[in-house]
Amino acid sequence: MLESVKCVILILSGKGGVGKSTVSTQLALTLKEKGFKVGLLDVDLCGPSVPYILNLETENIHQGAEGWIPVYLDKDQKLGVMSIGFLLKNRNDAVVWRGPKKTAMIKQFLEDVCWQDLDFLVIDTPPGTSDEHITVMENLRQVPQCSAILVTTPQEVAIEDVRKEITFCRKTGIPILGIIENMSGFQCPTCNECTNIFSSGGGKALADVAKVPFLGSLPLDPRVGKLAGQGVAAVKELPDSNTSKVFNHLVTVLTESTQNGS
Ligand SMILES: Nc1ncnc2c1ncn2[C@@H]1O[C@H](COP(=O)(O)OP(=O)(O)OP(=O)(O)O)[C@@H](O)[C@H]1O
Ligand code: SF4
Repeated sequence: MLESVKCVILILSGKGGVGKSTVSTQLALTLKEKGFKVGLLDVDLCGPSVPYILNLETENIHQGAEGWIPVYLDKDQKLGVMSIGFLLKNRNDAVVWRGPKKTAMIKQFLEDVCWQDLDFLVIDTPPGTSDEHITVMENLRQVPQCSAILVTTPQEVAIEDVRKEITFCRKTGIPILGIIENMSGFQCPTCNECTNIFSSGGGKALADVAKVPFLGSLPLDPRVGKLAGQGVAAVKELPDSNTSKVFNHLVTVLTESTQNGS
C-alpha cells in the first residue's frame, strides 16, 4: 500500500548487470543505518537478485489480513524487503510471463504489500524501459515524492543506454536525482587503494551533457557484497571506502530533496 510511503526512489539502468540491484540494496541498507524506515521492492521479475544479495533466499513472504507482509531484515522492522524471488522455489526458475501477467503482478506488488509508514521505498527495476516501468510509473501517482537514480558503468555502450532512461524519465515526468557510475575502478580490500582498470569519468561526462547531477563513482569492492549478505551497510563497516562516501552523499541529497519537496 503506497499511501503509507513518503518517498519512492526508482533505481534504473539502461543495461543489465551494471549493478542496479547492488545500488538498490546498498541504498536501502544505508538509509536504514541512518535511522529511516525503509522498504526495498524488487520488481525485476525476470532476474530478481535482491533476496540473493541480502542472503534472504530461504525466506518466505506471508499473506496477512491486509496484504502481503514483507520479509524484514531486522527485528525492529526498519527494512522490509519484497521480491518475486520469494515466490520462486528456485533462484534459477525463470519467470516467463507475457506483458499482462507481469503488469498484474507488479500492480499487486505496489498495491498489496503492507509497508507500514515508510520514509523511503527503494524500487529495483528491470533493465531498460519496459511494461514493468510503465506500470510502476502509473501506480506512483499517490506517492507524495518520487525520484529516479540512474546507474551506469564507465563503458560507452552502457552510457548510451542511460540516455534512453533519461528520455523516459523526462517523458513520464519523474525527477532525476542523478547518475551513479558503478564499477569505476577497483578498490583493493587490502590497502584501500582504488585503481582505474578501465576508463572512468563517462558517467560524469554524461551527467554534464544531460544536465543532471552526478552522484559519484562506485568502485568494484568485493567487501561491499559480502557485507550486504550479512545485512550490513558499507557506511557502517567501511566508513572510509569510496562506496561509503557515495552513499553518504546520496542520503544527504535525498534528505535535502525530500525537505524541499522536489
Ligand atoms: N561495486 C561493485 N563491487 C563489487 N561487485 C559488484 C559491484 N557492483 C556490482 N557487482 C557485482 O556484479 C554483479 C551484477 O550486479 P547487480 O546484480 O547489482 O547488477 P544488475 O544491474 O542489478 O543486474 P541485472 O540487470 O541482472 O538485475 C553481481 O554479482 C554484483 O555482486
Ligand atoms: S593495491 Fe596494493 S595491497 Fe592491493 S593488491 Fe595491489 S599492491 Fe596489493
